[in-house]
Amino acid sequence: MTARQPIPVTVLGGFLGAGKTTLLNALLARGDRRYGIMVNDFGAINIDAALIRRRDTRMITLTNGCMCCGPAADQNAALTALAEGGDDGIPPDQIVIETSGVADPRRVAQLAALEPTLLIDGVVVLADASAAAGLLADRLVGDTLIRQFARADLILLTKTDLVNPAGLAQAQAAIARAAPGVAMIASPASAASPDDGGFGAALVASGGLSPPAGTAAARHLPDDDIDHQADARFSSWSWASRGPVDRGRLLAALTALPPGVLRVKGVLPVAGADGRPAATVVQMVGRRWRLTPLAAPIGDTAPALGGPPPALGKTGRGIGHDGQGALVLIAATGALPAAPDLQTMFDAIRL
Ligand SMILES: Nc1nc2c(ncn2[C@@H]2O[C@H](COP(=O)(O)OP(=O)(O)OP(=O)(O)O)[C@@H](O)[C@H]2O)c(=O)[nH]1
Repeated sequence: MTARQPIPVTVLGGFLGAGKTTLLNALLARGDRRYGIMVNDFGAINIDAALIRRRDTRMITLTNGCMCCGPAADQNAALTALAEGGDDGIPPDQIVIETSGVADPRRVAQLAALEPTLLIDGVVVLADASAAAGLLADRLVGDTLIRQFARADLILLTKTDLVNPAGLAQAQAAIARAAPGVAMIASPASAASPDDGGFGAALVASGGLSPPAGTAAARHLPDDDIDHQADARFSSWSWASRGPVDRGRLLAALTALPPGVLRVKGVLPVAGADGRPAATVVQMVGRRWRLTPLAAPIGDTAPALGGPPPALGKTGRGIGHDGQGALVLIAATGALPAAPDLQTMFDAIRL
């Protein structure tokens, strides 16, 4: 019997809302490899599990807290299970770990590297070109971004469609100062499309997910550079809709949130003018929000609606099914409004 080859593992990091799930969906849409996916959301409900448009792809979710602050054993047991393959016992060609936006992706890679069945391919950190310079300079969150960038093998600039050339240059300069010597590539603005994953597809096609050879092994930074505090530095609040919500009231609530709320995401049954609820993805990164219909898993034609709704759990299963909806807010600790106030605010958007 020949020993199995170790499975390559790519760690996909980047601050809250940088575009990790969008890129992952673009990767899955190519359908050329058998991926094993691990996702870690910071909030108590794993919204990403509902947003990753997978089919025939094995996915494991780790919820409630940041992977890099949690026990190595939990993470590695889940990764080992992924590497062993699903019910058919066929191992994936590649594992991609989407870390939470507040995690230190290098730490996640270092833990995974302890497993002999895994081979760390690289730590790819996404940077939102429209927000990176401001976030790097932010008193509360700057350190988190600096650590993510400085410990990356490759930095991919996303959302280049949202900036002009001067804005792009400013973002690149700020990131280069934070992460001297780390390779950085920007997606072509013309290919950036959050809807069809065009941006991600362009990056993937240009080989952008493969860090320059040798960099992964070279970047073993000292342990005291590890962020063990991400869980303490950020706070989240989650809300279950338990029924449809009104679109106008939802938008009013989102825009009334204080600027300290860095990220809102979820899937809610949103009723528009005709009063009929439709499963809707709610995205807010900084002040920029989007509401889009919940897409079917890649390769499926039927919408991800209908059928008996599975229980809404921490894993994100069931979100988007009839009447089941959830929203997660994330802010630097201290910047999140009080939970009772948020509860009142969002309870008022129910139909
Ligand atoms: N304009 C534009 N929007 C993008 C691009 N990439 C992602 N987005 C949007 O940015 C928002 C956040 O994208 P996600 O892929 O969910 O970001 P994420 O990094 O997975 O978010 P977290 O897991 O919460 O940290 C969504 O509304 C996306 O549609 C891009 O290249 N251009």
